Amino acid sequence: MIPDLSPSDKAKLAAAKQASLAIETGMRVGLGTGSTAAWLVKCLAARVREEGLAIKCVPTSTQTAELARGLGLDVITLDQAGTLDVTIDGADEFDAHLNLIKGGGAALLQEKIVATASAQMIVIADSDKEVATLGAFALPIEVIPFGLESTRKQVEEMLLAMEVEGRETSLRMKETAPLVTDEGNHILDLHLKRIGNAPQLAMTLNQIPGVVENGLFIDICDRVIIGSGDGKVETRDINAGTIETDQVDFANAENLFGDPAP
Ligand SMILES: O=C[C@H](O)[C@H](O)[C@H](O)COP(=O)(O)O
Repeated sequence: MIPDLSPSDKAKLAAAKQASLAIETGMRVGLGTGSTAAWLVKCLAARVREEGLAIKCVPTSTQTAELARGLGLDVITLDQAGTLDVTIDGADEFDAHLNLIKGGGAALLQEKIVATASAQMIVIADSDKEVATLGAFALPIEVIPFGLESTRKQVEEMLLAMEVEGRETSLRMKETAPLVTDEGNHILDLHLKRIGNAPQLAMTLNQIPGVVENGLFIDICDRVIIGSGDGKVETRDINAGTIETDQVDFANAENLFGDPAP
């Protein structure tokens, strides 16, 4: 029994637990950021404690690094790791091609660097994250502070020419000041509603000099594991073209309790 856990958290935990079973001793693992990825960190830490799983982990944010270290995971830098066997991360949206919007937690830059340094990327999510067309979730882009308003103007002009429905942009704030990412940059959220051509938008955004990276992950994710509150999980693998279902056992989930920090 796992008391006091919302259906949404149970769904995230189910996906995270299933993904954690893909990890074997000796692997170098990229750890995503966000509330779903936090469950993954807890599941891996439990396997390290209980089964002696020996892995090295590369976190994608200060937040995840602190959580992972606090739970006893062996944290190294990406440069120490070189390449990674797999990265497991959450997402804000995914479509049928497993293209993603990420960055709701402002960690998109490190997440994309870590994911693309990995042989495989697995996304863990609940079914609310699945969309027919990307764009209902505001697309985050990481921009450098220098010339912010000029960059924003260039982004808005560029959006006029693109296959998107909305063109509003907003600077993400933390309390009364612009949010500062782990890399010292800011986040512009693009309220596009519907992105017609996500690969083209991803490439075009990155041509604007003040844009460091955007939250569209195109052809990066290999597999998505979708969890449900009752423990059912569905795994879709884009390369193998397979869809598998399974049932996650929440037994011993008490060991994971604590604050599943976002
Ligand atoms: O920057 C944050 C990340 O891209 C997250 O992985 C994404 O926002 C999903 O987060 P959550 O699992 O909390 O919905």
